[in-house]
Amino acid sequence: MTRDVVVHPDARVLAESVAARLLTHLVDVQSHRSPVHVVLTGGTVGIASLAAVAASPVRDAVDWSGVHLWWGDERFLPEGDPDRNETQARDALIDALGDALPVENVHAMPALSDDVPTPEAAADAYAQTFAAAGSPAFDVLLLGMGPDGHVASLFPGHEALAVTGRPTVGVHGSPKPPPERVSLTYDAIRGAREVWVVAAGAEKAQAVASALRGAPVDTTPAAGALGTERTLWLVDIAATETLGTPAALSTTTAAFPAAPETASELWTHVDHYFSVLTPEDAALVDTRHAATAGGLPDIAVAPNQGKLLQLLAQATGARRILEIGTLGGYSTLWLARALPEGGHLTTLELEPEHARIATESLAQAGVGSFVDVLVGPAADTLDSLIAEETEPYDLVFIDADKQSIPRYLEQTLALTHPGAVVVVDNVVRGGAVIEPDHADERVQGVRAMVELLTRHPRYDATVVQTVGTKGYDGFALLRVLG
Ligand SMILES: O=C1O[C@H](COP(=O)(O)O)[C@@H](O)[C@H](O)[C@H]1O
Repeated sequence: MTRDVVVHPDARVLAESVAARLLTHLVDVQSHRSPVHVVLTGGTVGIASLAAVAASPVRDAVDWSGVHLWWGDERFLPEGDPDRNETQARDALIDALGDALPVENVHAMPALSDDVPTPEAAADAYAQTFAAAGSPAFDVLLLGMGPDGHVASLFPGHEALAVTGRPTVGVHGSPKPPPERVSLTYDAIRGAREVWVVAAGAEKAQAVASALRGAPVDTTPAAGALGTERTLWLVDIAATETLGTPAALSTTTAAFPAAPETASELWTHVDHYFSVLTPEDAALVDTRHAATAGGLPDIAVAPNQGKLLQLLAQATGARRILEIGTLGGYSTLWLARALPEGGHLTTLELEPEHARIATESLAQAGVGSFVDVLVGPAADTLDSLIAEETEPYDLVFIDADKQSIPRYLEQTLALTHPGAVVVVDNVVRGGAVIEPDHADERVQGVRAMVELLTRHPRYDATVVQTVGTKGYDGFALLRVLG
């Protein structure tokens, strides 16, 4: 993942530039998507940029009724406190917009009150507000950055940095007053399409340099702020002082790859580099977010893996696809989009709540009419499909309980035709699969699959190891023989 860096002469020009970019971006996005979700930041340049938006005549080109405002963090203080980011944003911009911006579009983080007595309560309430709005992908997420490299209220060394599986977190002991805060988590920040980090002043130079050189997020939280489509650093010259003068900085724009610290970071960087080939559209991002908001485990395929499945389905001309293990419907959507007119996909899910979330996402993505989500133990559902003499499937994707893989493979034979393709996911398991006595029954399930395939007359197979954002794993590719 590279970060684009744009350097400005000083903090005043920077704020004007952020405002101009934001207004142009809003108008641009509104030409093809609505509503638009923007996350505001507090901080010196953040608030100055909002004032510049208010002062710009271009603000009238934006349809503010289609803009929703969120916050990346909040100082946990009573409503109206002048130190609240919300209060400052209202003074700088929101009040000036008046009726043009509907009050229900302003999603401020809850203030300290008798009903919301702790940062955790405020974080929970904000997470609910976000989920109730459909957990939208933020179009632009603005982040100020402190001299210590903090973004939102994610401070160096704080436990909030490690919080995953939820969009918000209560923060205590902030080194910058006030000590209690509410913040978006990395999960929420990294779900944004575009992340714009704004920083001005020599006191930020060290943190800017560390973040752009890929320092660990634990010491420089800003290094971990990445957008799914773009990460843009908008800085002034003073804030680039310690960057030296790399050739790229002699112009106003530079692209900085973050240096990886570990092998898995490198894999992630490489996945990000190639992600231009496998962009997620809004429906895929929404499907992923709905799964996260619903508390589903983060074990869906990565975008590049989803695209691989899609390409396989297209290359084999699959008209009927069977998926064993729906989860939130993310891989389902990649596969469903490979189907030609009149094609069909059947996906099997054990958990009713997972199936409900997937069904909703698939309907919203426009594929619900040709995708059936069948709920219950997959082995039973497969038996029913066999008993019903269901028309054979052309491609099967198995991504469910690994201990049952051998059984699923035998059942698959009764549901496919010679030449059909089967993909079995997660068969390397960080390399654990080579240990004969491994205690994990999922590992034993994969080993039983290999045992079965070595002597099976009707399967031809290979396994490919993979590394990437999902760690070290791999998939088996099988062809059904006659
Ligand atoms: O406390 C905060 O500080 C940061 C950065 O503020 P700055 O004045 O150094 O620019 C800000 O991004 C964050 O939203 C805010 O709560």
